[in-house]
Amino acid sequence: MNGRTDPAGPARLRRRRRAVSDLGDALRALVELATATEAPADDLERATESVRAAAALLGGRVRDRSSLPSTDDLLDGVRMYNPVTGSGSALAPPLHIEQAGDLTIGTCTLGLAFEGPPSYAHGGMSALLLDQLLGYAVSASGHPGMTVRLDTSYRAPVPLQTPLRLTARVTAIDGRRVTASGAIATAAEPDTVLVAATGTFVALSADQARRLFGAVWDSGSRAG
Ligand SMILES: CCCCCCCCCCCCCC(=O)SCCNC(=O)CCNC(=O)[C@H](O)C(C)(C)COP(=O)(O)OP(=O)(O)OC[C@H]1O[C@@H](n2cnc3c(N)ncnc32)[C@H](O)[C@@H]1OP(=O)(O)O
Repeated sequence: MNGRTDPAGPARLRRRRRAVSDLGDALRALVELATATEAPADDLERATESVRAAAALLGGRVRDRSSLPSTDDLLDGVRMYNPVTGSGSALAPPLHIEQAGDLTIGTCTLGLAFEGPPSYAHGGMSALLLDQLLGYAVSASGHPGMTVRLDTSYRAPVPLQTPLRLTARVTAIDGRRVTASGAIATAAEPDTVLVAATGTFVALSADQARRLFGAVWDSGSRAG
């Protein structure tokens, strides 16, 4: 039973989504502290035991890759564990996205957990953020598709612990192929491009969609 068919469902779903977000907040704080900590080994060992106890609690009931999280709703665009934007994901900064006309704007601050060169973001993280933001821009244009190509140009390192402003917009639509471009800057200097990217996205044919996502789709747009 899910939030649409169970009369008590909507309240239950809201509570579960809140709990997923709260757990995500706690996990992100944990990951950041686990990266930043200089605590003595005794404290690290005690923390390890506590984290293992929490993992045991969560492992009681789990899903596999063929089913969607019960909190998600593909039709409403709710993806709570998206590794870039998902409030429930320990991996997500998270990136907050809004649409202003044809411009897609993302904001986030990357902590020490995303460090590549000392004090700066890992380049793969910049590509991840831009892939997501470009993909959002493409979806918002009404032509959603999957990334088939992402060209990334690293012009200056992206500082950690610094509010960032990302932008993207669709630049061309050619049949099933959509091109979008975007950039990462700091919020303080939004006109200075640190990383620029251009992505090509392809809308799936019906056959491709069935082949790639049929099993998940058949399990329902929201798992029960
Ligand atoms: C408001 C909105 C809210 C929603 C928010 C949602 C945000 C979501 C954000 C998510 C963000 C994260 C997103 C992610 O993480 S998506 C995950 C990463 N991407 C993938 O895993 C995709 C892997 N690729 C494939 O599975 C296949 O390539 C697919 C199935 C996509 C196409 O199959 P196939 O490859 O067999 O192609 P086709 O025969 O159908 O041809 C189709 C057209 O495509 C052209 N083509 C193909 N490859 C390339 C290429 N490399 N460069 C340039 N063009 C290419 C091709 O020439 C043809 O053009 P044309 O001849 O018709 O002109």
